[in-house]
Amino acid sequence: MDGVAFFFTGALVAGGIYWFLCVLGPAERKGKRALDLSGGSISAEKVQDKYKQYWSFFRRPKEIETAEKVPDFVDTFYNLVTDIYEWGWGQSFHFSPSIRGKSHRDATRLHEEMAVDLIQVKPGQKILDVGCGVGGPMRAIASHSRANVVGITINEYQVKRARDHNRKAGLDALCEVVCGNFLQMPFDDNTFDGAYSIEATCHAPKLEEVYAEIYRVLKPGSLYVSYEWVTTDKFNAEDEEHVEVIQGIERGDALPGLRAYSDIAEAAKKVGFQVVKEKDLAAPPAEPWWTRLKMGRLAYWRNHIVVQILSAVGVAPKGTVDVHEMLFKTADFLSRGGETEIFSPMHMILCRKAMS
Ligand SMILES: C=C(CC[C@@H](C)[C@H]1CC[C@H]2C3=CC[C@H]4[C@H](C)[C@@H](O)CC[C@]4(C)[C@H]3CC[C@]12C)C(C)C
Ligand SMILES: C[S@@+](CC[C@H](N)C(=O)[O-])C[C@H]1O[C@@H](n2cnc3c(N)ncnc32)[C@H](O)[C@@H]1O
Repeated sequence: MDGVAFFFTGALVAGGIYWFLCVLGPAERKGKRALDLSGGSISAEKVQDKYKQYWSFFRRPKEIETAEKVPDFVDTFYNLVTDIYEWGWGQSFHFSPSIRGKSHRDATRLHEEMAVDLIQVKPGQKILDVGCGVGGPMRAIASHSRANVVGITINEYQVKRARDHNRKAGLDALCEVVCGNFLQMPFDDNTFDGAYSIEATCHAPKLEEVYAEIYRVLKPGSLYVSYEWVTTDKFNAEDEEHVEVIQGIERGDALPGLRAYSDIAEAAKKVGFQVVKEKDLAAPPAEPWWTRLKMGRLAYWRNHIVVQILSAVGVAPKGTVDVHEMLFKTADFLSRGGETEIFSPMHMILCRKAMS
């Protein structure tokens, strides 16, 4: 091979690798690059051990006895998955029903805007995002409502990511992010004009505890909406396949135990809320929320190869391959939960705090 052919072959190979890692890598336009995958706040050399600890804790969620330990393990989980989520899904860590003729991005935004429309806030009012992730919903909601949004997440790394995204989006005047436990929030009583939680309170060992905290920080008369992860009335605890799917969802998503749909309103009433409306947003005629997960399968295989290469050459922390594999399996359990309709990630409950 002469020098010119060698040069062009080399350039072609280098371009191909760049395209595979950096262009194909981020499934979402604004997602993270594969080359930036990290263990969040966990140092690279500890990722594998932390994954093992996580796995032994959540392997049998129904047997979790020490509820106090759950928030710490949830924090570890988000250190392990946050970059992979952003890389492969985007900045909103939740599902939404598909909408014919609309992109996933638009369907996600509409699902988020619906939450803030339900709590009827006015521009300039202060609202709380309970379990805010890296702030995808918070930014959509602040732009749509012009309310001031305060987000809380237990994960320090997500706080940093959310603040960076807020600044880059020019929304840092409207969006604030606090690191803390939603079971003991660092806010005074009667602070907020409204609150919402999107697929986050499912991490609470006892739903009443997080609902009681939200109730405490809301102003009397204001509204709270939540999109809850639940088993539906189609779930049969005697059916082995149903149990396998639900346990698969629990372990791959750091859940101390999925609740039945009928437990949600009960928990809300127990802490003093009036239930204004309750509806499973996944139920027909809504289009399936799990199609996006299933459609991504080819990309997950590609991601799997990318993660293996990056981990082998020391760019991604060791352990990233295990975490990715766990998510890969979880995607399958979630799709099965959706298809069989035994599971919903969007059981919506709208509540009001009494006037006092
Ligand atoms: C509300 C929660 C998270 C919900 C979803 C945002 C995530 C649940 C499963 C995640 C994923 C599964 C497969 C991954 C894939 C193998 C990888 O290549 C790219 C990222 C995934 C698609 C990842 C993205 C986020 C999820 C869909 C829970 C935790 C309460
Ligand atoms: C699946 S993510 C959803 C994030 C966001 N609502 C969204 O839709 O993009 C769940 C969020 O709940 C947060 N969370 C879980 N347990 C928490 C706790 N005890 N205190 C505060 N945040 C918590 C996680 O850190 C994460 O940000």
